[in-house]
Amino acid sequence: MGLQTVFRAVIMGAPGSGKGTVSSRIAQSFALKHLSSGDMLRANIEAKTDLGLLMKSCIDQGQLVPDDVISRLVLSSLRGLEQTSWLLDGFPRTVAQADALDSVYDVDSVINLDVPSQTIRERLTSRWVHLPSGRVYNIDFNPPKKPGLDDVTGEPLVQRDDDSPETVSRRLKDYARQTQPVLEYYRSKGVLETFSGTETNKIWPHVHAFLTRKIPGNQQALGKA
Ligand SMILES: Nc1nc2c(ncn2[C@@H]2O[C@H](COP(=O)(O)OP(=O)(O)O)[C@@H](O)[C@H]2O)c(=O)[nH]1
Ligand SMILES: Nc1ncnc2c1ncn2[C@@H]1O[C@H](COP(=O)(O)OP(=O)(O)O)[C@@H](O)[C@H]1O
Repeated sequence: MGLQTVFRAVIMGAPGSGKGTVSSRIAQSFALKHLSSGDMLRANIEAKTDLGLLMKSCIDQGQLVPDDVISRLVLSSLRGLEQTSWLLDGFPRTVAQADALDSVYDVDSVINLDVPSQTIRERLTSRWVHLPSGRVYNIDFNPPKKPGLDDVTGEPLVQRDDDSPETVSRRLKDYARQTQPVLEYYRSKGVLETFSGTETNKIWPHVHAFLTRKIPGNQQALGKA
């Protein structure tokens, strides 16, 4: 048996750019483990852990949680995954977080979803989520089979407290100020790949083709767009 090669990727993009949607397609098509910092935080809030209780108001207001808190949470979930290919969604969001990740792992590719703010504003007001699983729906784009209910479990869907129009504006501003420098960070390392557009279905085939080229042979078994 040859040495198995591991592939480590990050997906970036403004809130609502389609990171979760594209990540679940990537996880289905390629053998990558999807890790979402937002899902981890919401799971902590749901479970009422100390961390969840402490971070809830910050998240509801659309503010980033402190770098040390999120870095500890995400890096601990990556512990033990040295031999696993993964896709990180929502982390890093600041240069300090990118440095924290860099001290543990080299990232092979960063997929940057570049979607206009106006498109994002429209999407987020019609986003519905199943909190326990992180499954995400949209009234126009991918509605649930039964209105208001998760397709898999039949449990109720909710709108996120941070998807109100005012909070979305704040998150978009913070993205430009705090997260765009992370794109420069990865561009300078030569691993940034940007995909621009207003529709996930048009962006996805390009992401799929890119990963099919990038991911070492043994990971491609399931690769079909
Ligand atoms: N109308 C429309 N909605 C989309 C498209 N792609 C994703 N969405 C929806 O937009 C919202 C934000 O997408 P999501 O993947 O959650 O973005 P994230 O915040 O970057 O993880 C969700 O409600 C998606 O279902 C698209 O091409 N068109
Ligand atoms: N890497 C991170 N650093 C700081 N805060 C984070 C991070 N990831 C998630 N959060 C917090 O969780 C919220 C939701 O994140 P996420 O689910 O990735 O949503 P979106 O991509 O739609 O903004 C963020 O607005 C922020 O409060």
